[in-house]
Amino acid sequence: MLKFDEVQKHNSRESCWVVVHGNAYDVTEFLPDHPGGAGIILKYAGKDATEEYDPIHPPGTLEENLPKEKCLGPVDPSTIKKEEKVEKKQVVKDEGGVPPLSQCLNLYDFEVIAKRVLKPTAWAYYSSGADDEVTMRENTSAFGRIWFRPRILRDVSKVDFSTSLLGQKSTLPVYITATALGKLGHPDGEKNLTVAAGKEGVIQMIPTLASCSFDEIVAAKTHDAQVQFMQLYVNSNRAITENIIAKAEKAGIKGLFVTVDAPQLGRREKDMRMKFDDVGSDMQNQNKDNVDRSQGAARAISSFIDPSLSWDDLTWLRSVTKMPIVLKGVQTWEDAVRAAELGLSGVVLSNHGGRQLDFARSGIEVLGEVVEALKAKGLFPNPMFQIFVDGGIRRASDVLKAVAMGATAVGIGRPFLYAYSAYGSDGVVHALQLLKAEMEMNMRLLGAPTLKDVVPEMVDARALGTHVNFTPVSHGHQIYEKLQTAVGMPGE
Ligand SMILES: Cc1cc2c(cc1C)[n+](S(=O)(=O)[O-])c1c(=O)[nH]c(=O)nc-1n2C[C@H](O)[C@H](O)[C@H](O)COP(=O)(O)O
Repeated sequence: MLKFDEVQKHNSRESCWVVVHGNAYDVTEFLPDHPGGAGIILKYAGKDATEEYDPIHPPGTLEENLPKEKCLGPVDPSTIKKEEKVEKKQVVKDEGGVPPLSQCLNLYDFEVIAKRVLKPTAWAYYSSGADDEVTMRENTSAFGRIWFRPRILRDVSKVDFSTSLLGQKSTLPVYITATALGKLGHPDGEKNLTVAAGKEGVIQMIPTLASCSFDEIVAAKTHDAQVQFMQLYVNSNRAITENIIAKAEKAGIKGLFVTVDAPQLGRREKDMRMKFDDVGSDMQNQNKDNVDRSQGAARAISSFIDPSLSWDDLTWLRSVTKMPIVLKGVQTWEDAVRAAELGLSGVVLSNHGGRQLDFARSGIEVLGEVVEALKAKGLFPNPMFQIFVDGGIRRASDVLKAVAMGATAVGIGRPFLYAYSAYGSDGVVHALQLLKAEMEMNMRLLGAPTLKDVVPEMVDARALGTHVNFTPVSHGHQIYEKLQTAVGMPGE
């Protein structure tokens, strides 16, 4: 009879024995063929694997899959040492209750942790929405009113969710949107986003109101070809804005996103309750703004924004840059059509994460009417005019709903702030990898191997209340009517 300490010596890929139901088995040659991969077996190499083996394998699995001689015979039960079961407790690290990154399974997990670790001023600034935060809540709940219509029996062995934004490649139809004051959450501020975006092949939009300097953020790129966009608040002092644009263009920025929903920053009361004496934005440092900090961060950093900005200024804007110009914060089809007719490169349908006009509709709700209006004018689809959506996107299913309804890509803000506030750039890398894993699963289950296959018929958006017809059910109704006439069925 074998002794257990003999089994324990065979605990590697080169020689792997396990004990199941009192018998030792040499599974070394079987490792590469194990459907669940070699890793899970190697975890029990040289050990008694009975407890883990039983719930997953029907009786007889070993005999069916291993040649007879691989069963090495019984092990003396008195020598078998049971693995002391370490209860997988919620392991909470000492520093301020941050669990291991691997325990974050979705983007919401980062919010729960960030709430615990962020300074009150930072949490107030990042998490706040305007007034009663109705729009901020609607941004998320609107996605909950859109349903999928998955198709079956399609070859989804390979799934590809790569795409291009303004002609720039991206591994995901997701970009990291501009959010100000990155250093409130972490000393490396926006550089966390730069590093993660570079590692994961997505595009970061650099905010005008970054805590880090523009040069620092560009220098943090992980490789020269890494693509970055720039978000612009137009300054009442136009010369300052022209310098910012010229510097961005020279640094190789590939898209200028002009924020048009914030002639004044919204009243974010959680933020306003905080006296803001924390790190400001690089803009303040440059301009030595001595601003009133008694009403929270937003008030303290936004006095320079020009409320007189209008459509007339687009001629000036186009005269000072060759970068593609996208309007960020468009909220009606009328303004989207006007931007398209002016030959701009796109719009972001956005309400600033619910931080501006409360009771503005969510970007996803506006998307339906914008696509229909552009179609009616022969302006959609149009690769030279791309539609982006942001606000409340937390799942790949949200991303796919927006893509199905006509968006090229979506912007995500808070989840990435929360991710790096707790884990630095690794947190953002993990968040992007979670999104990629969700994308792969959702596209497989949708029956859509590429983003081109993610079409309007795959969503039922009736409950969004958009006045446009994404509802394949109505297509179904038309088909039903045709069927009725075709087979002479009586009308309803
Ligand atoms: C969360 C957040 C958003 C900010 C943001 C700061 C924070 C903390 N700031 S703000 O200081 O003016 O409010 C900016 C900004 O600098 N410029 C801008 O265009 N959008 C700004 N936004 C809006 C952002 O670009 C997205 O529209 C919004 O975050 C998308 O919603 P989710 O956060 O739900 O993804």
